[in-house]
Amino acid sequence: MQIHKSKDIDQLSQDFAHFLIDYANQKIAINGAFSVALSGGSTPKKLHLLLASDDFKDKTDWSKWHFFMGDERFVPFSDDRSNAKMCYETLLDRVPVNKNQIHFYQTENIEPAESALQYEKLLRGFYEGKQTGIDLVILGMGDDGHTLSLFPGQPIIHETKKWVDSFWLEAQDMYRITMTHPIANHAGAVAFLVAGAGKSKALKAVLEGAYEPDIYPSQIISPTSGELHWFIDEAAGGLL
Ligand SMILES: O=C1O[C@H](COP(=O)(O)O)[C@@H](O)[C@H](O)[C@H]1O
Repeated sequence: MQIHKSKDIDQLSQDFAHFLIDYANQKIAINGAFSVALSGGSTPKKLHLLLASDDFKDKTDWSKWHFFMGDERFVPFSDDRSNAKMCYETLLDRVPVNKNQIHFYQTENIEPAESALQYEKLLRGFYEGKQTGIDLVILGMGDDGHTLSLFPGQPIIHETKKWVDSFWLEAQDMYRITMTHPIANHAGAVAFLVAGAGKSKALKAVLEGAYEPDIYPSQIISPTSGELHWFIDEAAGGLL
């Protein structure tokens, strides 16, 4: 595991952008393509805007990228809580990519369970039987230690057979749909992006505490053969 510490969210986004572009370009040079699972929430917004800025936009061949989504709030695309909407607004509408490079969850005109099945089918089509899965899975971490939609106390934390599942999240009054830990842990690399003092307590517990994934689900992330990176800012790492 490698921990990369940056001064603040701006520097963190810069450092992560360099890492991501370098990693993507290496994969493109070797395999002719690069696949990434994006994370949602608010932390990646600055990173996305930076990737789409003049500083980074021309540093990679976007036509070789494939975008997946780690997890999704089961709301219509027009809803501000949609992770897909955030990713389009901050990145995908700003860089030269085609629709067929974007593989996101269907959250409209479909039941959550059926959407999860379809997404699992899609992922298996790409990765079943392959030595490694998605090249890079980018993860966030909530103040409560959740990652993806693996929330504290939810049975889905321990799912091992399904690659994708959906469930009703009472506390947020919505369905969630998410990759499970086997698909994340099968990635070529996993990189957390974590910023802000609000995450410091959970981060300390995840990285330095006892193994309690029911309380701190981010602990379940442990790639089988890929690299594990934690990109954090000083505020998030303040208790380490
Ligand atoms: O609900 C979610 O939260 C986490 C963390 O988000 P952040 O706003 O604290 O950065 C995110 O990684 C996940 O994709 C999202 O669905």
